[in-house]
Amino acid sequence: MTTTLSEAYREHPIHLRHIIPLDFNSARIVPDSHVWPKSDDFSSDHRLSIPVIDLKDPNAVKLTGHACETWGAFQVINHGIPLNLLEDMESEARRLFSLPTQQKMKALREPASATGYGLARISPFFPKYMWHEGFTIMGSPVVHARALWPNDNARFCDVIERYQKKMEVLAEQLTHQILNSLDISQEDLNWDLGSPYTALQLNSYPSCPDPNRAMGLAPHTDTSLLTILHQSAISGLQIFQEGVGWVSVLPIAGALVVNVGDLLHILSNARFPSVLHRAVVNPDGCHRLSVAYFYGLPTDSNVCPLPKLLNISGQTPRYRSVTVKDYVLIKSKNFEEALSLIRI
Ligand SMILES: C=C1C[C@]23C[C@H]1CC[C@H]2[C@@]12CCC[C@@](C)(C(=O)O1)[C@H]2[C@@H]3C(=O)O
Ligand SMILES: O=C(O)CCC(=O)C(=O)O
Ligand SMILES: [Fe+2]
Repeated sequence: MTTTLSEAYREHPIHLRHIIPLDFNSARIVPDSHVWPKSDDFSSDHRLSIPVIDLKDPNAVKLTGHACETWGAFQVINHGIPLNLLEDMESEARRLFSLPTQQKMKALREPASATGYGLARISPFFPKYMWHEGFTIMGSPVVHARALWPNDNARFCDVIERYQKKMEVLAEQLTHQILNSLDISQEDLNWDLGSPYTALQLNSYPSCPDPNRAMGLAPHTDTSLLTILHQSAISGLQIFQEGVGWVSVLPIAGALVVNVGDLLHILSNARFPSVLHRAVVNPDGCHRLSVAYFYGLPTDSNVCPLPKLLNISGQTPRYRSVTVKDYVLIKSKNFEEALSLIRI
């Protein structure tokens, strides 16, 4: 019996008050429940930026390895995802979030479910709510799409399915490329990437009446091997660099952002850091969208620092072995403590 990713998430239900987003369309002020402390301002150092890697560059393997090691994130161009598919995805996401609130509520995520419309899963770990609404898809989008558009869901489903297929190919290519940079080949792995776990998250950061006091998506690391993000032309993503602070990832037309997640952090014995990131709301009141594709190992596989890597580097393992499913549960319950809870 294999466990699906949605089943892995079912074991830790979330209270409805952490699922139902505010009705952003009618919000004229930022209610107290959504006001974040002023201590930290949302500007960032604009002199620094994450590397941009051309996947057709003959040095791409080395460059990706280096980017993962130093930044835990990079942007890719020449990635093979057709530009019109990225545009179609963005316009479908826009169409979804523009639906009236009562329509979106028909696809509301259930407390013990991982998919559908709602706030980010990490909401319960923060004292304030985020200026954000999301839509999570695992596998087929059909059931939720029918609830949203009883007679007109074919276009949405078609775009999602094409996007999932293309992203899976790219994610697999990037994973091999990143592991190759460590001299790890497919034969050195004891898992089968033929059945990875994947999830798609559409994010919406509505226009905000007081952007300096609201938070789009609070700081977090992703529970994935890697995440591929398509952001609209509106900036908002920031990554945290030790000793530097928050660095904005400015949108480049047609480029995709790739970031290291917790699973790659564990496999690489922390050589590739799972990067802390957040999304701020647009200071000019623009509505921002993003689409994140999470790619991970099969849910029942074991994840631990790669033995061959430990041999080559002479390091001792920093993390104990866990199944992906167990790690998902540890993260759902403990959020930012998750990695330290499996540290040796
Ligand atoms: C496969 C995933 C990855 C999830 C959970 C599940 C579906 C939704 C993803 C996100 C998307 C928004 C940020 C995040 C932190 C969240 O709250 O939900 C992500 C989380 C994770 O990376 O842990
Ligand atoms: O919207 C963004 O730029 C970030 C989204 C994100 O971090 C996520 O979905 O995990
Ligand atoms: Fe993220």
